[in-house]
Amino acid sequence: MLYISILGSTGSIGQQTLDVISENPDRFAVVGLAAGYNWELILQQIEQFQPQIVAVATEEIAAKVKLHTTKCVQVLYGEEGLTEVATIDKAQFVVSAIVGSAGLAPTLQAIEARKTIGLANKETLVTAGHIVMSKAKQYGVPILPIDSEHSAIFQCLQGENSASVERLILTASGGAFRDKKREELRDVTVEAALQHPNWQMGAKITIDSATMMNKGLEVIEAHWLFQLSFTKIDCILHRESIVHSMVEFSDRALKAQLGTPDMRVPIQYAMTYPERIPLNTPPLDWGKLAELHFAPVDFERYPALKLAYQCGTSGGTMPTVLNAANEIIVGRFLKGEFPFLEIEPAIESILSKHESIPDPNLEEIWAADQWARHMAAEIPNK
Ligand SMILES: NC(=O)C1=CN([C@@H]2O[C@H](COP(=O)(O)OP(=O)(O)OC[C@H]3O[C@@H](n4cnc5c(N)ncnc54)[C@H](OP(=O)(O)O)[C@@H]3O)[C@@H](O)[C@H]2O)C=CC1
Ligand SMILES: CC(=O)[C@@H](O)[C@H](O)COP(=O)(O)O
Ligand SMILES: [Mn+2]
Repeated sequence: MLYISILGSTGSIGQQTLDVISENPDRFAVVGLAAGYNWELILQQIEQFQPQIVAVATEEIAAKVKLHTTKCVQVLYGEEGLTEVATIDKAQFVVSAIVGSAGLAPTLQAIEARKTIGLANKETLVTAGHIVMSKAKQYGVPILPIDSEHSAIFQCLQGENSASVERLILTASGGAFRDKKREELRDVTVEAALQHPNWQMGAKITIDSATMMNKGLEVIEAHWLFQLSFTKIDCILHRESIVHSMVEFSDRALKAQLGTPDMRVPIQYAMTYPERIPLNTPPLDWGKLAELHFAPVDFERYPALKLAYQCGTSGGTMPTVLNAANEIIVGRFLKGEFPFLEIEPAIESILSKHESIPDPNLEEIWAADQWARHMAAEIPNK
């Protein structure tokens, strides 16, 4: 039996993780669940999975959960609650699926408590990749990727010598507006931006897909997970999201991992690694392979991707600021305070004012994160 805690259990990844668990009750059990504000859903999850401990965002939400639950469960809130769920003794595996850099602290705590990490939360590695990876090494903790591209690369690398990796090729769907030119994006709505062509995901990552900041964050995530320089990480447009990513080796052999877009595949693989077990997802329709498309990415069309390469390559606190500014600006776009086309210029203007700190410690990382959030919140509505 693998005992699991989930950080972000009410989200898209959290719910799909619970789906995998419910299909395999002889193999997985839930120990802890952490969420934010969706108390009705967490109540249902408590009834079904009977965790020992639950954490929510606030004291008020915790009171509602305590009032309505019929199960014997410890209900905590705030940072203390997240820490408990991330570090509870019985959990062996922690799924890191909170959105944003709010996932960093509990992920670091889970590593220090020697839990294996199933990592969906890419912002953790963008914000403090050097700290997370060195802590994982120090505590001998595996970080198993859940993000579909990184899981694909991880699967392609099985049995290979890392020295023979020539480059990683991340596939990108192009997001909601991939068939539009940049100048056609002036008046696009929030609703339209939330229509991802291939995946049902949380709001923030769906907007990141539309700007392709998601691919930029994933390039930085890949740099840390696979310890490769940015010159060896490429992106390619691939409309269908069937090829989840590829690895090119020194003999020019390419390995790709393919499959129907279903996040339960990488989630389950992280939870059963190195084994594979059956999953009730439809097999890939081979007819679709004849229709796969690939094209180079235009950095002028997707300036967020260019910014991410620049920040990743300069290092220091630049990726932290990129991520934090993006979180706030995307949040403001979702509230209707910012037009879509102002997202990247706003982030770029914040980056241009930042004095990067080389090799930052955690305190410096948090200071940069807070600074960027403040700067992004101060920009007047557009
Ligand atoms: N969805 C997907 O298919 C993929 C997602 N990812 C990554 O996984 C992560 C999660 O994405 P996704 O599931 O789509 O996001 P969602 O928005 O669907 O879910 C976010 C989850 O985080 C919780 N949460 C947010 N802030 C806090 C906080 N401060 N404290 C505690 N819980 C919090 C939410 O709780 P509540 O709703 O209760 O407030 C919710 O459970 C992101 O980093 C994303 O980039 C990566 C690859 C694919
Ligand atoms: C499912 C997943 O891993 C997402 O990160 C997905 O890749 C988003 O799609 P694009 O960023 O390619 O649009
Ligand atoms: Mn991805």
